Amino acid sequence: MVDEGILREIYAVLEDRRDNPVDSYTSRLMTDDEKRAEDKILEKIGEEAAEVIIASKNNERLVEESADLIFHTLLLLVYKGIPFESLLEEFAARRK
Ligand SMILES: N=c1c2ncn([C@@H]3O[C@H](COP(=O)(O)OP(=O)(O)OP(=O)(O)O)[C@@H](O)[C@H]3O)c2ncn1[C@@H]1O[C@H](COP(=O)(O)O)[C@@H](O)[C@H]1O
Repeated sequence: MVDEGILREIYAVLEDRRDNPVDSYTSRLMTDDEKRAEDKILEKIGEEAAEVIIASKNNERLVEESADLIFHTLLLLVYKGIPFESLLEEFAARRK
């Protein structure tokens, strides 16, 4: 049984990839120096957002493409040094 704790786990892995870079997709994105890392991550978010729109319109791969978009958004937050708790607190503050 998977629960939402998986997102916190992934976040911690991404923080580790940022702080202790290894030869991996996310470390490469966060430590890129040819093109600024932030720009590359933002570009991925743009691509993934477009893929979510196409998936929704075609009624296929919506879960997969949404996961890609959420994943790259989490990657941006990690890259920017924002703690996972801040995201949770933001949602909690919006609760009605
Ligand atoms: N959840 C994910 C995850 N979701 C998506 N992706 C990657 O995001 C990319 C999505 O890009 P696209 O859909 O455009 O597919 P693509 O054409 O293969 O990608 P590009 O070559 O264009 O970058 C793919 O390379 C996926 O592998 C992810 N990569 C990693 N994770 C998690 O992040 C952790 C750290 O990852 P590594 O740094 O690779 O160890 C892993 O343990 C996983 O839990």
